[in-house]
Amino acid sequence: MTLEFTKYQGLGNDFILIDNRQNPEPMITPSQAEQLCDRNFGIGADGVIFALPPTEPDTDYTMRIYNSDASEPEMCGNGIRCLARFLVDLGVPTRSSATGTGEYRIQTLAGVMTLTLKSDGQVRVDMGLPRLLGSEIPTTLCGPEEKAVNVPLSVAGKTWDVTCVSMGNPHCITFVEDVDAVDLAGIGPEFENHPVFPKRTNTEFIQVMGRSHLKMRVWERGAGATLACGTGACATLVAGVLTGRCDRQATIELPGGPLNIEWSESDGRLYMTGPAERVFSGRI
Ligand SMILES: N[C@@H](CCC[C@H](N)C(=O)O)C(=O)O
Repeated sequence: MTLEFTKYQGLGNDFILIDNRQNPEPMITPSQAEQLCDRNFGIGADGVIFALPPTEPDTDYTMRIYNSDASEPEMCGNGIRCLARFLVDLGVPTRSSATGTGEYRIQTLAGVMTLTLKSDGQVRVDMGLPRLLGSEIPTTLCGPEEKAVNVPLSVAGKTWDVTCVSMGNPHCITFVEDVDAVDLAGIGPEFENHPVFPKRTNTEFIQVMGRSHLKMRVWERGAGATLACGTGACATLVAGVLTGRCDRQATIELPGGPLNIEWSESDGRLYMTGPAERVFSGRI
């Protein structure tokens, strides 16, 4: 089998993009995706993203993604910006928005996202509403109809105060004094596989630098330590606002660079703005 692909990255969170527009099912299996993501024996990436035909009205395409461990998450913030750039590079015409900028409407397992192509090359994504109930995360840290905000969680012999937010996919956020001192590879897997998270979790460790500046390191479900996580940055801003640590608009500083996140007061939705760049194309 020969597969054409293009590699993209959003702040170093990197993905293999596949033009799957002719078929509603991904053209490779999760285990093949895992092999392609291998950084020593494959192409190397945090995940594989498929541009699939639309199945919902008023959408242009459908995005699905496999993590580098072959699991399938509901959504990927950096990945969906890369998909916008991929569609542009494939010559897919955009819709024109009220403000005259190009847009795509993309269906994901977490709902429909609107992507706006900005004149400076960045992509702005309407990431939708955060979900906070225990049943929505999902987590058993609180009741199904309750919120887990600043609740204690015991991991690796230490008690961490955590806040849980779903952006379609689960996030567990904890604020620390010094984010660089966190042993990500040591404790990340313990958070990810903690029994209070039945679908595992992404975990964000956050240092507050100011009310509009948070520094973040992430351990992703199914991908480990990555250089950036868009859904994680959105979930972090929500956790920061809910715990009174930051304003509703902030720069989230990630190892791969900054993301601008806004939690709109008027519509309650999260807006993420950041870069997405083509790295190379190939055939395997
Ligand atoms: N890096 C992504 C998130 C990808 C999915 C995540 N690993 C999960 O399993 O939920 C982002 O930018 O949001």
